[in-house]
Amino acid sequence: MPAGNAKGILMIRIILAGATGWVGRALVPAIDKAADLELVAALSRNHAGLDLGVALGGKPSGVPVFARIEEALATPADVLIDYTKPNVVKAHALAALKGGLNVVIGTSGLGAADYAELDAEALAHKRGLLAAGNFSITATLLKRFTLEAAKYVADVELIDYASATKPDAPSGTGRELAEALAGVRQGATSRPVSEVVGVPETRGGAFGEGAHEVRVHALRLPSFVLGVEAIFGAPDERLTIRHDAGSSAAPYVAGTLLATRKVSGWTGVRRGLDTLLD
Ligand SMILES: NC(=O)C1=CN([C@@H]2O[C@H](COP(=O)(O)OP(=O)(O)OC[C@H]3O[C@@H](n4cnc5c(N)ncnc54)[C@H](OP(=O)(O)O)[C@@H]3O)[C@@H](O)[C@H]2O)C=CC1
Ligand SMILES: O=C(O)C1=N[C@H](C(=O)O)C[C@H](O)C1
Repeated sequence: MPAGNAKGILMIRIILAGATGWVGRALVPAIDKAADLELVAALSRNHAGLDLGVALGGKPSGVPVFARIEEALATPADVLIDYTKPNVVKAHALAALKGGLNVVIGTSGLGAADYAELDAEALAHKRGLLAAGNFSITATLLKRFTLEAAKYVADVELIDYASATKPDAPSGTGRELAEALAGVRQGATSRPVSEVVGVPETRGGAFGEGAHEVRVHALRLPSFVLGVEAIFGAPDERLTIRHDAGSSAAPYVAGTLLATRKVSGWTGVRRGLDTLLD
C-alpha cells in the first residue's frame, strides 16, 4: 500500500533502476518535484554505496544507491521503474514482482515471449506491469497512426535507425511496433522471403508469421539517437510515418511518470503508452 505523507497525500514509493543513466538522471528531479511520488532507492553498480544526490553531483538526498536489485528491494516500495540494460531488465522485473511491486519498464530488448513470462509472474502476484518501447508522446503517436494505416494498406515494412553503440536490435520502439503490427496487418503482397534469390537476410528480420509477418531493417550508425520509420506501399503510391528522437531524455519523463501513477490499476502486463491514452 502506498504510504501517506505529512499532507495526507498517498505517496507512491519508487525504486529507480538506472538512476544514474541518461534517462534515469532526467527522471530523478521530476520525481522529486511530484507531490505524490517519492524516490526511496536507486540502482547503479558504479555508484553503489553512495547517496544518489551526491552520485549525481548535487547535495545528499537521502536516497541510497545499491548495486543489486535484491538489495534495493529491502526498502519498502510500490513501483520499480527500470531504465537499465537489455541483459538485466527481465531479472529486475521478475524480482520486483516477486517482492510485491508493480513495474514500469522503459528498458529495451524484451519481446513477446519475455512479456508472456512476466505476465504470468505479474498475474501470480496480482501486480501490474507497463512496458513501453518508447514513453514519448510523438513515438506513441507513430504507433497509433501506423496501426491505423495498417487497416487500409496491406504492405508495410519498418526501418529502425539507432546509434552505432546501441546493444539491442531492433530498438524497443521498433520491436513493440513490429509485434503489434504483426497482430493487425493484412497479408503482404510482396514476394515471400523464402522465394528470394540472392541474400535473403537483406530482407530484414521478421516478427509474426507468414504473410502477416513484419520485416524490420535495423541500421546502426554514428549520429543517430533513435528513429523508426513505417513505410506503406500501395500500387503507385506510398505513405511514410516516421519518429525521430532528439538528444535529450526529457520526452520520456511525463509518460514514465504517468505509467508509474497508473500501473497499480490492473494486473498483468500491458505494452505501450498508447494503452493509457484515450
Ligand atoms: N522506453 C523509452 O521511452 C526509452 C527507453 N530507453 C531504453 O532504456 C534503457 C536505458 O537507456 P539509457 O538511460 O540511455 O542508458 P544508460 O546507459 O545511460 O544508463 C543505464 C543505467 O543503468 C544502470 N545499469 C546498467 N547495467 C546495470 C546492472 N547490471 N545493474 C544495475 N544497474 C545497471 C547504469 O548504471 P551502472 O552502469 O553504474 O550500473 C545506468 O544508471 C536502454 O535500453 C534504452 O534503449 C531509452 C530512452 C527512452
Ligand atoms: O537507446 C536509446 O537511446 C533509446 N532507446 C529506445 C528504444 O530502444 O526504442 C528509444 C529511445 O528513443 C532511445
